[in-house]
This record gives sequence, C-alpha cells and structure tokens, in this order.
Amino acid sequence: MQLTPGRWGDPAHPVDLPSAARDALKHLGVRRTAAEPVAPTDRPGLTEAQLSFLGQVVGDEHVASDLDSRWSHTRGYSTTDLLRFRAGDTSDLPDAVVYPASHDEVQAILTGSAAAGLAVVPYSGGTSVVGGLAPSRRFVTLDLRRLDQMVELDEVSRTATLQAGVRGPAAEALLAERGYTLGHFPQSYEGASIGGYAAARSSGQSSAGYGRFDQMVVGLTLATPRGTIELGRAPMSAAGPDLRQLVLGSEGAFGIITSVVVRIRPRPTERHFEGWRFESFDTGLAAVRRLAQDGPLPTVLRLSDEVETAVNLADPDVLGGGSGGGSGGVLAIIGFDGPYNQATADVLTAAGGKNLGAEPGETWRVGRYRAPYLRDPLLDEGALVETLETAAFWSRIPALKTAVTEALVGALGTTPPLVLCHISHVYETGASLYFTVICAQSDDPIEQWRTAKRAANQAIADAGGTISHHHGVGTDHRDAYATEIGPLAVESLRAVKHALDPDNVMNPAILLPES
Ligand SMILES: Cc1cc2nc3c(=O)[nH]c(=O)nc-3n(C[C@H](O)[C@H](O)[C@H](O)COP(=O)(O)OP(=O)(O)OC[C@H]3O[C@@H](n4cnc5c(N)ncnc54)[C@H](O)[C@@H]3O)c2cc1C
Repeated sequence: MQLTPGRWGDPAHPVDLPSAARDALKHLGVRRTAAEPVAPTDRPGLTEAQLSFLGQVVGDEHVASDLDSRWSHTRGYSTTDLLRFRAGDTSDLPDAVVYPASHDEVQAILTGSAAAGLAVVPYSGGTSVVGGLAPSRRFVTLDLRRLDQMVELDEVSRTATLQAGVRGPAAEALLAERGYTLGHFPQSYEGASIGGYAAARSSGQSSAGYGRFDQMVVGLTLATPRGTIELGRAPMSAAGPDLRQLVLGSEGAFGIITSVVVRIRPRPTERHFEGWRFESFDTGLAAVRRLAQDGPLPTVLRLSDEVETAVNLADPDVLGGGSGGGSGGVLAIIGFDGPYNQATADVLTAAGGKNLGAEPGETWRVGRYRAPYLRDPLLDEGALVETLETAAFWSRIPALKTAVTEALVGALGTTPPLVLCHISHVYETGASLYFTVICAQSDDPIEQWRTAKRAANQAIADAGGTISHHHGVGTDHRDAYATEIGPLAVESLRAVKHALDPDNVMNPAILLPES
C-alpha cells in the first residue's frame, strides 16, 4: 500500500464517516470549520556539490529533489502533522530524498555526510506519530524502501534476517512462503517497516502472544557516521551490557539500522477471536491482570473502558442487553493464534466475564487496522482526534487512567472531549493505557492539542507512568523523556551519540534535547 501524503490509510479503501458518528459530533459541538488545504511552496534545496555527493553514492536517479517527493516525506502521521500538512507548512520539508539500496550505500552516505554538510533523517515507513521525522535543521531523508529483502531464514534457529525497508505486510508474505510468521501487527501495519519497528520499539496487537518488537530482535546491523556495528552473536549473552537494547529505540539518533535478525514462529493453521463482557473496566482490569500474571495468556488481549466500548460498538446489544439500549459494561477481545485455550476462558469466567462468542472478536479482527482511517474524515468535519499512550505498573494503572483523563478534560474544557481508553499490551508487572480523544476543534487546533498533550504528559509523570509505551520519543516527547530518565542518563546517552555521531548529523533534535 502506498500511503497518501498527509492522509492515513489505503487510498484504494477509504472509510466514510458513519452517519451516527456525524450525529454524535453535533453533541460535542463540532462544526465544520476545517479550512481548505493549502498547497506547499518550494524553497531552495541542496547545492550542486551536495547533490553530486549523494548521486555518486546511490546513482542520480535515486536522489529526488522535486517538491512532490520532498513534500510526501515531510513529517509523519500525528494529528498535528496532518494539520500542518493541510496548512501547507513546509518548515520541516527535507531538502532531498535519497533511496539507498544496500547497507554499504547507507554507510557511505553517513560516512560522508558531515563533510558534505548534510543532516540525515532515516525513513522506513514514515508512520511516526511523535515528530520522529522532523529535525530542527535542514536535512536529507534516507528512504530505506529499496532495502526490502529477506536476507536469510535460519529454520534451525527460527530466525530471519530482514532489511530495514521491508514493510509489515511484505515481511509476513516473505515469511509465509516458508511457513512462518513474525507475529507483529501494530495498527500501522499497512505502512510501517522493519527498521522503524526496531528504531521506535514498536508493539503490535498480538503482543500478549508474540511480545513487543524489541523482544523479537536477536541481532542487528547499525550504520553510523563512524562506521558499522554488528550486534547479536547469540540469543543471549553475559558479555557485558546488551548493546542491542541501546540501539533499539534510538530512533536514528545514533545511526541507521539496516537489517535486523528476528525470532520467527511457525504460521498458525487456525485462529480464534471472541468478545467478552465485563461489568466495568475495573472488573475487566482485574481479569486481564490475572491472565497476565498467572496465565494462560491468549495472543491478543484487549480491554476497552466504558466510553470506548460505547463509542466503538455500533450495536450496544452486542453486550447482551437485548432491549435495544444495551446493558452497559465493557468489551474485551481475546484472540488465539493456534488452538482455542479453554483455560484462558475459564480464568475470564471466574473473574466475572461473560463470553459473547466469536462475532465481536471477528468484527474486531476484520476492522483491526481501520479505526485510524476515520481520523481524516473526522478532521474534515471539524473534530480534533488524537491518541496518546503510556504504561505503568499494575498498582498505578487506575490512578494513572483517572489522572490522564482528568488532565485532558481539564485542558480541553471549553470544547468538552470524549476520552476513550483501552489496554492492549500486558505484562506480569503492568500494562499500557491507550487514550483516544475526540472534541471540537478550536480556532487553533494545533495549539489546542499541544496544550492538552502538555497537561496529559504532566499527569503521566505525576502518576508514575512512562511518557511512551510504544510510540517512542521523537521530538514531541523529548523533554518529557529527559525529565523521566534524569540528567545523568541524558548525559550518558549524549556520550554514546557523540562517540557514534560526533558531528550530530543523525536525526538531530530527535530523542535527546539539543545541547
Ligand atoms: C495510524 C497509526 C497507528 C499506529 N499504531 C501503532 C501501534 O499499534 N504500535 C506501535 O508500536 N506504533 C504504532 N504507530 C506508530 C508507528 O507506526 C511506529 O512507531 C512504527 O514503529 C514506526 O515505523 P516506521 O517504519 O513507519 O518508522 P518511521 O516513521 O520511518 O521512523 C520512526 C523513527 O525511527 C527513525 N528510523 C526509521 N527507520 C530507521 C532505521 N532503519 N534506523 C534508525 N532509525 C530509523 C526515524 O527517523 C523516526 O525517528 C502507529 C502510527 C500510526 C500513524
């Protein structure tokens, strides 16, 4: 799928806003205010010498300096990114887009970039939602789409070596030909790539069964301005700190991950999805914690709160009311790659859950990538829609959820929002919380969201959550991340960056505040 710049989703399969949603927007005071999109205007790009350096490495035909190519690589897909795109904001337009085809070409560009006066932004799928593709100064984007090969599949060890530019669906297709799966299905699956998964520590919808992406990576190759680093000689090692974990989540600040070795699993021959009803989010929370701590975990485990359940269910009777008005309660989805596990269902039943059967589960499975498609039509209607996420230990989850919800409602008070929440990534010791916010746009929706996000970030910090469970740091979370880890940790990361990237050409201003 080729994403349309500034608009999420497969352009061949757009989603229309359901009429019920249009009606609901009226209750939120949403009025059609969205301005007509503004076309971008160009500005001078690279010098002849810079273009010549890049062309010598990758071939002139793989260096694009036209406005369309650069505009389509401008920032990612957060709501503020989309709004700035609509406003024709070119302040973070790349000066050129370069398409290397191999590790060696990436390495040659990074080795020569300081001398050529170039800052470099790695771009795998371009789906960042935290300002990960927008550095503070002029730059070239290295689009890794030509690094699209499965280099090796080791069936004995059950590992695959995948290049950074392999998109999620392509990775699954390559593995499926040999009977395997990676099992990584983030909601951005249609657009995101292997390199971005690793660089931003992605977590997919099947994380209960397959783990986060950083748990799947057993090895990687990193090109830096100082040279190449290969990590992951064995699945585990006591030979010093695990440097793979230093690169995972480094978001291009240290170098470019050109390939990863990932753990793979046999492709399941059957899958089962079903819905469960709980009386309240709190009872559902106790049930999913029970599964996370004592098992047996399914592959997919999600729990929506009351607001998300009400907003997402077209038919409230799915929850079993039967009277046309629904019966309240919250919806959980469980899924199994492989045989159905009755023991999981028994835990949910013992915790007060009611099995709603396969239909709600199948509805979720079929639409699992479609919810974000609604954001652009909602923006068109004058609504502000955005998501944010965090994680915490179980004991802090209830207070964290309340604090973030109150912060968002308080900050968006003049345009009262709907705040939806779900849990979709669980661990023995805690879980993530994922919030969706919908309200009427103010006259300045970008500043409106930034104010709300600042309030939410503060609430997360105060309530003991982390600034990101899986979206990463980028520029949006940079300052909050520095506060979260403290000045000595920031200094240590700066020292690593300085060792690998002494001229600060790699994704400047991403991850760490510029000193
Ligand atoms: C609609 C939508 C839904 C989403 N759902 C999820 C979800 O369910 N789970 C989840 O984890 N995330 C989700 N995201 C966020 C995003 O998809 C993830 O962060 C993903 O891992 C980014 O992958 P990408 O290939 O698009 O990376 P990019 O956006 O290209 O890059 C992300 C960051 O890493 C850097 N980078 C990219 N490639 C490399 C590389 N090879 N080496 C070093 N640095 C690199 C970039 O410069 C940038 O800073 C969602 C985003 C959208 C728009």
